[in-house]
Amino acid sequence: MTPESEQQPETPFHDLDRFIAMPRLASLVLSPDGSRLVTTVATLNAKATEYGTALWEVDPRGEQSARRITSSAKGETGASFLAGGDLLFTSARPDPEGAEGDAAKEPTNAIWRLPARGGEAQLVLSRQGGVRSVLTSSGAEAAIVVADVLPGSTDEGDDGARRKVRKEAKVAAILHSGYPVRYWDADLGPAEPRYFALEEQGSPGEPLRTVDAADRPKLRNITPTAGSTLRNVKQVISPDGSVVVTSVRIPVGQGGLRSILARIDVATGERSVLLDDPGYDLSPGPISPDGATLVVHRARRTTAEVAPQQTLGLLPLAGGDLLPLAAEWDRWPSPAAWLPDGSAVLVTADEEGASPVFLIDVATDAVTRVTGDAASYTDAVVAPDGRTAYALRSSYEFPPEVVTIDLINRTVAALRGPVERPALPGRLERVETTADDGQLIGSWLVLPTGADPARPAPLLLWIHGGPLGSWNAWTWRWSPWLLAAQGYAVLLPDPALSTGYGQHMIDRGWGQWGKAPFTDLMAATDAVVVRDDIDETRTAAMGGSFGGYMANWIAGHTDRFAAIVTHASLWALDQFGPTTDASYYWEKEMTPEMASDNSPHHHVENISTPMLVIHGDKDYRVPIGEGLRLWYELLSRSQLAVDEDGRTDHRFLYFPDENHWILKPQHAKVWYGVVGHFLAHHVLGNRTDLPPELGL
Ligand SMILES: CSCC[C@H](NC=O)C(=O)N[C@@H](C)C(=O)N[C@@H](CO)C(=O)O
Repeated sequence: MTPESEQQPETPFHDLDRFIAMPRLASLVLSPDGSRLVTTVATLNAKATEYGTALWEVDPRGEQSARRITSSAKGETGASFLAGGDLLFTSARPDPEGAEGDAAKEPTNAIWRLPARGGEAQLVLSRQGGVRSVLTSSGAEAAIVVADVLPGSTDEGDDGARRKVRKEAKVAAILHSGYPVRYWDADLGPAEPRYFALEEQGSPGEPLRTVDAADRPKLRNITPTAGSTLRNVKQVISPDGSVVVTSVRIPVGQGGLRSILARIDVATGERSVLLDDPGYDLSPGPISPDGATLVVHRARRTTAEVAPQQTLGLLPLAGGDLLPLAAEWDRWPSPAAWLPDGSAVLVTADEEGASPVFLIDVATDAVTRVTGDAASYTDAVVAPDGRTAYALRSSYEFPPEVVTIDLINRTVAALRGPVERPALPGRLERVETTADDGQLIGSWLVLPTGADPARPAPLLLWIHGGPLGSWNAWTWRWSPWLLAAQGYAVLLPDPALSTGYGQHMIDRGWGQWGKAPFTDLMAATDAVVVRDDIDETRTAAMGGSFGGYMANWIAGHTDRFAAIVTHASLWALDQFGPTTDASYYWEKEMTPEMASDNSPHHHVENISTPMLVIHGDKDYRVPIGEGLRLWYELLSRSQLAVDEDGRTDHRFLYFPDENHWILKPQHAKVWYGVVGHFLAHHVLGNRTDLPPELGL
C-alpha cells in the first residue's frame, strides 16, 4: 500500500472484492403511457464468479424508491412494453407450469410476460433454439421476435430435430461458404437469425390466463429466405406493428459486405428494398409517431483515403428520396426517439469528452443541445407529453443512473434508481493542450486524493480503443479509480481519430495511426507532466484494443515511460487484417503499404520498456495471434536483458477462456491485480503481492 492510499478514506475502489460487487445498471424502457420505467441491474452471484441480471422499475415522477420486479437464478433481460402495458422480457428461467421432465432440458432464452395489473410473470413462448430479442410496437399489441433457425429447416419442429441431431452427435463443426465466420467472441452459424411475428392467442387487453403449452402464442417466420443477411443488424417496428424496417447485409464480392435498408410487411412477409446507397452502410433509426417517416443512420463507406463519417436522413416510408437531417452539423449523431408531435428527433452525439442529448428540429434542421453537463447519455426515451425524456447518464465521476430530462427547460435530475453513486478516491479535471497543427486536444485527468505539489502523483497515460471513440462515459472494464485508489493520476486523452471534435479530428488520423494519434498522445502527456501535482519521473502508458496498438507503437518509439500495459492489442498489421473477424472493414481502412508503415512490430528492436501483454484466447476481433506474436518477438528481439532462466521483465497475462473483454468477475480481479503489481514494481519501485488466485 502506498503512503497516499493509507490516508484516503476507504471507497469501493480500494478493494477489488467491493469493486466487482457493485451493481451495474444498463438499458431503459418506458411504457407507452409514460407511467412506468424499467431498467436492468446486474449483480454478482454469491460465489463472485458471475453476474446475473434482473429488471427493476423506477418511478418516473421520482417519488417512489426503485423496486425489483423480476427474480430468478437465470436472470432477466430484453425488457419491452406491449402497447397495453404488459412487459415482455427474455429469460432462461424454468417454467413453473412446465411438464415433468422439462427441468432436465437445457435452458434456453424464452419470452416471458409480466402483466401490467400485477401478478407473476408467465411464459409466453419457448423454443429449442432460444430467442435473441423481442421488439414491441408502441401503438398496437404486436411483437416481433428475433431468433435463430438452422438454414435447412422447414419449420420449428424440423429445426428442433436438426438441433437434436447435432447435440446428440456432439458436433460443433460449422460448414461455411461465405464471410464473416466470427463476430467479436461468437462463432457464426450454422443457425441464422430470422424475424418472427408473435401470433397471440386471445385479444389484446384480455386478462391473462394460464395456458397449456399447446395454446401458447405461435411464431410465424416472416423472413424465411433471409439467409445470413440479418446477422448482427438493427431493426425497428412501426408504431402500428404492421412494418419492420431492418438493415440487410448483402455480400459485395470477395468477402465484402454492405448494409442496405429493407421494409418487411408483417402480415405477408413481403420484403422490398427501402434504400440502397453503395457509398453508405445504412441502419434504421426510429419511425415517426404517425408511421410515415424513418430516421436513417448513414455510415460513409471508407477507403484508405476517405475517412468514415456518420450522418442522419429522413426517409418517407411510402416511398421517396432521403432528405438529409442536420447535414451541416459537425457531429456523428445516434438517433434515439421522435417527439410525439413529430416535430423533432432526439439524438445523442459525442461532444468534447461528453455525449449529450440534442434535439434536431426536422423542419429547420436546427440543433439544440438539451443536456449541459459533461456527461454521456444513452437509452433515451421520450414521454407521451413530449416535454420529458428519460435516459441513462454516466461520466467518469459516476456509473450509469436513471435521469429525467426536462426538454423545455433543459434541466436534468437523477431519479430514485436501484444504485447509489459510489464515493471516489479522487477528483476529475478537464485539461486541454494544443497539437503542433493547432488542434485542441482534450483529456480527462483523474487525480488521486492527496495529490499536491508536496506529494506529486505518478501518472498513467490510458489510451482508448476504437479508435473511433472518446473517453466520455463510465466503464467497468477500465476503471481509472482503481488505480487512483493506489495513488496514481490517470490521463484519459482523446487524440486524433477520437469522436466528438468534428470531422477534421477523424480525417487527420485516418490511415496514419502512428502519426497524429501518437503525437497528440505525447502532447497531452507533456501538458500534464509539467504540473506540480504530477511526478514526471514515474509514468506508464496503457491501452486496450486500438489503445493497445498505440501502447505498442509508443513502446517502439519512446522510452519515456517506465512500463507499458498492452491489452488485446494489434501488433502486426499485415497479419491482423486478414485474421480479424471483420477483414472487409479493415480492407477499407489502410492499404498494405499504410499497414506496413504503421505496424508496431517493425519497431520491436527499439523496445527497452518492460511490457505487460494481456490477451484472451477467445478474442476474435483482435485474434490471439497478435498477442502470441507480440510476446515471442518481445522475448526474442526487444532490448530487455534475459536472465539465465530465460526470463525478462516483460510479462504475459493470458486468459484461455476470455475474449476481447475480461468478463468473468474473478478474472477482472486478476486483471487489475496483475496490472497493479506490474505498475507498482516498475513505476513506484514497490514489491507487492500477485493475486493469490493465480496460484503462484
Ligand atoms: C475490424 S477492424 C476494427 C474495427 C473497429 N474499429 C472502429 O473504430 C474495432 O473494433 N476496433 C477494435 C480494434 C477496438 O479498438 N475496439 C475498441 C472499441 O470497441 C475496444 O475498446 O475494444
